[in-house]
Amino acid sequence: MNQRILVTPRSLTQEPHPDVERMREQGFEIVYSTAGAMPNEQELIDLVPGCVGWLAGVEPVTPKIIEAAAALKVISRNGVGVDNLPIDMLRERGVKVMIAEGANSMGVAELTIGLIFSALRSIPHSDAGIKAGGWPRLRGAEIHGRTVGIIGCGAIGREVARMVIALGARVFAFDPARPNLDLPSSAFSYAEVDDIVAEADILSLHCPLPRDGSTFLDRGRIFSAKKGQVIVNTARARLVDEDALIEALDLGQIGSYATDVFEQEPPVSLELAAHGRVIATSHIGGFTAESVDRATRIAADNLLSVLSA
Ligand SMILES: NC(=O)C1=CN([C@@H]2O[C@H](COP(=O)(O)OP(=O)(O)OC[C@H]3O[C@@H](n4cnc5c(N)ncnc54)[C@H](O)[C@@H]3O)[C@@H](O)[C@H]2O)C=CC1
Ligand SMILES: O=C(O)C(=O)COP(=O)(O)O
Repeated sequence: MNQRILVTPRSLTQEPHPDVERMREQGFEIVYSTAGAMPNEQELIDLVPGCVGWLAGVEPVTPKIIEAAAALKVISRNGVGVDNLPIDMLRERGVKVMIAEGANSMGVAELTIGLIFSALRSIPHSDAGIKAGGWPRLRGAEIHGRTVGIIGCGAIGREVARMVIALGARVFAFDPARPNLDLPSSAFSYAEVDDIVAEADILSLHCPLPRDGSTFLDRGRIFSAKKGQVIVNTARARLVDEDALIEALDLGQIGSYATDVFEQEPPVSLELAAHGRVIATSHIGGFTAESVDRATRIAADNLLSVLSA
């Protein structure tokens, strides 16, 4: 019997992808989860037994699922975040975890710029208003001359820094690794988180979830933010205290929140997404033709490197 590979990313179950077909041509049997949907725990418990490899998306992978995965040798993400995986349990069981480092960074960086403009110019509000028969005109703000705070200067954060500097913004960034980005010191400098939160007109999150389970933008930080700040989150929902955020949006302390990510996807409650100061997209940062192709090629190569060894 052919060795089985489970394929679950929403972007790959919708339509066949040449790099998944490549694995089939190399003799593996491909098992898909439900097309276009985020697979739930029971579906994965049913599908994973007998699979040696798993090309995984951002679906929550619980210990129960891994207990059912006795044959599993490798999980290969077609993206970068691994916060959905029980990393310690996988390490104990000798299951290798691989990522497609940087593969979707351009897609996410470009969406981030789109969300910044959407918030500064109220583009969704104007569009929805005209479609409803109105002619809403909210005075906007320009990114040129503004201060952008960037949290996390990895593959995505550094692209966003370059892009906003090209648009005439000044960047204050925080990253414990302080990578050298080779950007002009007149436009880019590292700073402490609390100073960035207090001074940024626009705050953009590009770091992983803290491993200790803490909330990066907690109530204290949200209420010490520069008044009217635009927060953009294309990283992970749990970086932000949602209850405190909604209060701060109601009060206008935070001017708008543009997010591509939700605690549960699709969200169970629409309280945040439906808020008048919130712009929401459906985790589409890395969902461009180019980013999906790059990420899937790397993810398939990673799987084959382990399974064909
Ligand atoms: N919306 C979407 O579709 C996507 C979202 N993502 C999210 O974006 C995040 C960043 O992705 P990449 O830039 O590719 O990852 P990366 O690993 O290249 O960069 C992450 C950077 O964050 C830094 N960092 C770690 N802890 C930090 C902290 N507490 N504060 C500030 N910086 C910290 C690291 O030193 C690193 O430079 C991922 O963790 C993932 O959650 C990634 C891809 C697609
Ligand atoms: O790469 C990541 O961490 C992502 O968030 C991308 O998610 P996706 O695989 O495009 O559903």
